[in-house]
Amino acid sequence: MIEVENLTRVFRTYKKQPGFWGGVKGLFHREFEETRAADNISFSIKEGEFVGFLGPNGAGKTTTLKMLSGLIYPTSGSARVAGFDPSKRENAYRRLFALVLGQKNQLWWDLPAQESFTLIRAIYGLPPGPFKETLDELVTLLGVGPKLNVQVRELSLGERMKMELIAALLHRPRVLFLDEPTIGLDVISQKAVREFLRSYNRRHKTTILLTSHYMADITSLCERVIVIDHGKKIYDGDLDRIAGAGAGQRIIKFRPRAALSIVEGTPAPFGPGWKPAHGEAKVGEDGEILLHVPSAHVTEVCSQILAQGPVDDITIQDVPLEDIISELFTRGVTAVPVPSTP
Ligand SMILES: Nc1ncnc2c1ncn2[C@@H]1O[C@H](COP(=O)(O)OP(=O)(O)OP(=O)(O)O)[C@@H](O)[C@H]1O
Repeated sequence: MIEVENLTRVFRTYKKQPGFWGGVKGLFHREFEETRAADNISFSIKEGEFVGFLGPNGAGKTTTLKMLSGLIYPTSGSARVAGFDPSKRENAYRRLFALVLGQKNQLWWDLPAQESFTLIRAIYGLPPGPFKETLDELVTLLGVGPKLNVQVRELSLGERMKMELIAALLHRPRVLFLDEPTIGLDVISQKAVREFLRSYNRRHKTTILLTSHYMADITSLCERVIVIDHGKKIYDGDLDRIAGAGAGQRIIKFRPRAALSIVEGTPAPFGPGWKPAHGEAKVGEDGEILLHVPSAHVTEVCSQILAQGPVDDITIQDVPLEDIISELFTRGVTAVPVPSTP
């Protein structure tokens, strides 16, 4: 459904010197800076797949989604979505996909969502019967019936995002590009949007490419992830393999009783210089101690802690996916045993 080959986008921006004279100088001698927002990215996505698109801020995710939507042209390389070249912006292609930008409002701010939907029906020339059927289905799935006639400006962020999703799906796109659709939402709205996306993808076999900084979105929706950093693809494959990279480690968290901690100046047994028998120790917020310990030594380290001093609480956890992925970004793919696949 989506074929991307060596897709590259270079932005050339004017570097203004500071101050008034900097501005005047710029009139005669302009300096430009180049950013390779997408750098030779290649991947292919099958019909009906739900793929997570991950990367730190500025990695090039939105730029890639914009190229796939035909909003910006690639500098080089090519993309085909359902056989269309997005950069040609053909009407048939516009009917086939939808782009939802969580940070941008696409609905008419001063109108109730219901009226925006009617306008969208006219823009796409949707027949009244199927339009009503689709709208009813989406409104029921997202539970926003009572809010359809409220001005968009008066909706909560979560309600607005649900309306944005409805607006994007009214013409039944076969491909959906979602750029942080849950940004800023509370946990309940995030969950509602996630559940909706999961059931919509299953029901309609829509191909979805999703970017999100919330790992819960990715873990609950995507089996496959594409990870990019500085415009380059660094991983493309099963999410489980990335999660599995943390399987050799566990996190032990404990809180020394009262003021005993390894914070500078506090007394033993967990004072400065205290070391676990295996792994590394860090002081977390509010004096909690966090240990990254190889899985094979968890019991030994727990026994050491309990033998050495009174603790109020002790828990053993898996390494969060966020930590494994940020390790991928900061130390490179080779530091984490997750080989990049072509
Ligand atoms: N129109 C533009 N002109 C110049 N530079 C741009 C433009 N759009 C994006 N960039 C630059 O391209 C790089 C990638 O930006 P992009 O928005 O694609 O990142 P992102 O992965 O979506 O980040 P985030 O997670 O913060 O949304 C950034 O360095 C950004 O400053």
